[in-house]
Amino acid sequence: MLLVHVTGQDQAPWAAAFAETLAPYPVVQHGDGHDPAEVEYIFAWKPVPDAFEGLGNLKAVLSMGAGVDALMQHPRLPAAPVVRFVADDLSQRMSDYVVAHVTMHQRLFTSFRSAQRAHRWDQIKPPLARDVTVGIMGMGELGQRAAQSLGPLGFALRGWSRSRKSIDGVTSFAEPDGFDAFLGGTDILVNLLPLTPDTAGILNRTTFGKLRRGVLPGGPVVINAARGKHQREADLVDALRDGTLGAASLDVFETEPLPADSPLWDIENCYITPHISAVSDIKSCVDYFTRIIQAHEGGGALPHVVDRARGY
Ligand SMILES: O=CC(=O)O
Repeated sequence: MLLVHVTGQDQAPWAAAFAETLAPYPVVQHGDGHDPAEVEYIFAWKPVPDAFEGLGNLKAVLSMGAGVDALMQHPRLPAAPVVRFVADDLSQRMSDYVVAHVTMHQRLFTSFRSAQRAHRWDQIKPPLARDVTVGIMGMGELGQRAAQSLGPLGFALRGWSRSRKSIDGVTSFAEPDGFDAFLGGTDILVNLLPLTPDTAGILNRTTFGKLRRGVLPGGPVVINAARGKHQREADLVDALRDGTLGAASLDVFETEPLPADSPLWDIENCYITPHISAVSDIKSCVDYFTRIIQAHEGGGALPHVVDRARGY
């Protein structure tokens, strides 16, 4: 039996989609009165505190999101393997977001927009893409896909990750020693890291102060499409106001929805989207986990299992 447990959005369409693709395998929903001992798989997004109650025969926890931090932080997460969502359309969506924001900043969108508002004909010259270095933090599925999309556009690329990666066209830095060197040559910093105790708060004033200055006339840029807890928003506000950062594109926030009284809303060089850079598509996600459940029931191994020690 598959138990569907989705919070923050309507759970029923997910259960209906799984019921169709998995039939005759039974699919139930959180809160519908099923016997928890019959549950073999739970498909979860932001689980409530009692989400795993009584699930003594669990074979796997299936994460609706690519980011598994909400599961990993759950105080009663069972010992069963946790499987991440990995899909081509999800990676493409994220790379679309990154490309849009990187090119917008490289072409000095903020300057031209403010000149337009003031009816000013300012012929400032945007730097060539090849003279702008994009530094990607987190070189997993999403980081590598973003690099693959940005490379053909001419950007210089560097990546920073837990272990050094060998990726064509990307200068690789590894933690912890490589961090300052990585930042020192980065004009546009893109965060696609998993959220773990090691990466929480990594987008802070000290980090911003180490980015390269001089290539983008307004100052270096930060793009965060990973998790809000990666960023210190008070530091972002200060850095955007005092010119430490030229601009920021933020899809995620310490508190979501971003509170109406957050100063970030009104900062001209801050570009806000409501956690939509790479939303899991219902069909793609249901097809992916249906294949995984069916293969596993047939004796196959689970793919993309989270390493509990690493936290992703
Ligand atoms: O934030 C969305 C995800 O983790 O997929």
